[in-house]
Amino acid sequence: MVKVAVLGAAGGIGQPLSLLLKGNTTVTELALYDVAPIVVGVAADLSHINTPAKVTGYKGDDELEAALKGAHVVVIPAGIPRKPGMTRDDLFKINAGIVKTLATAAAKYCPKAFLAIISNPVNSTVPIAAEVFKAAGVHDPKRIFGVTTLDITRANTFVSELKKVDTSKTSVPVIGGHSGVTIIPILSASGHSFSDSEREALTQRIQYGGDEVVKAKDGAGSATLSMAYAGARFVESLLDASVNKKSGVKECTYVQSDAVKGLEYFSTVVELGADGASKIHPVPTLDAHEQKLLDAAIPELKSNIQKGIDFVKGASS
Ligand SMILES: NC(=O)C1=CN([C@@H]2O[C@H](COP(=O)(O)OP(=O)(O)OC[C@H]3O[C@@H](n4cnc5c(N)ncnc54)[C@H](O)[C@@H]3O)[C@@H](O)[C@H]2O)C=CC1
Ligand SMILES: O=C([O-])CC(=O)C(=O)O
Repeated sequence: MVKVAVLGAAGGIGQPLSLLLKGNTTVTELALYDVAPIVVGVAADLSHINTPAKVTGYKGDDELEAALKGAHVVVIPAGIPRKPGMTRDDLFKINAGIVKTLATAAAKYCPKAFLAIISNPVNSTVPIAAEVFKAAGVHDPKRIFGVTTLDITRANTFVSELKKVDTSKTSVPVIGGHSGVTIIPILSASGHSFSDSEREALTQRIQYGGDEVVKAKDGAGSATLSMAYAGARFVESLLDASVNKKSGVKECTYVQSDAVKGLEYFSTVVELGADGASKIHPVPTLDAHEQKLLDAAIPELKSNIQKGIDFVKGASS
């Protein structure tokens, strides 16, 4: 049985993500959970699609245990999205508590599941989940992931557009975290060369791709469809590595890492295996521009990480 639970499944990301996961033939059970009762209808709707996954809907706290029991992967897009003028960190006040609650339940009901955290601010929500798992005595750092795949999706799209090449042949690693200056595109590893102004513009667009969508949606939310695509790809990679035993499956993802001294969490290329993160690659060779980006990201990431840890340890709220 390969059960995937989506927590926040009735939302802007949750619905299209669940649709894409229903199309993943490795999944045998898709458990959709939300505090919004419409999740039951979303599950009924998706259950009519003739793919193998059996879809079940769970609403409210009382049904969270059933949603999580036996899950192999738990994807978490629960939480509020940004409006124009907000940073991802502005979401902390509400989303930190949501992620803490959901992680507490996951630690209790499916401690061995892979956790794929989408809820922002990812730089802080991943440390929150990890601290919850530590407190419950079930922490395995190889199994907790911050989903940064959308940054890579965007980088590949923007570089392919600029260089007029096939998107499927473009691969740009994006390391660091998932907000503004902490998003570090490694354009030097893309196989293309860029003028200074191209590099500046691309870096800015990749770092603030989320803001581009927030602005365009004008108060009605942030990226949902591209995030659903990116989230489905990340889950597919997790399942390919852990269930289908494919080798060489790699994703950039935000995990507990030794890649950068003084930062407990960081995203680099991570190889995925049967038990989760099997190998965390070091920070790749950086050019001078990328080194500056990394230098600028470190203090911000450090403070975002500490904020998440303190939230669980009771030093702040
Ligand atoms: N990691 C990434 O790259 C990205 C992350 N995001 C983040 O994903 C999150 C969700 O975004 P949207 O789907 O657009 O928001 P949304 O508001 O459309 O959906 C959120 C869903 O979460 C549910 N929810 C709230 N509290 C819950 C709880 N305790 N348990 C279960 N469900 C709960 C809501 O009922 C709602 O259905 C936001 O925090 C957003 O910033 C968005 C885009 C990209
Ligand atoms: O920008 C936001 O708030 C949502 C997000 O994380 C993204 O689109 O990368």
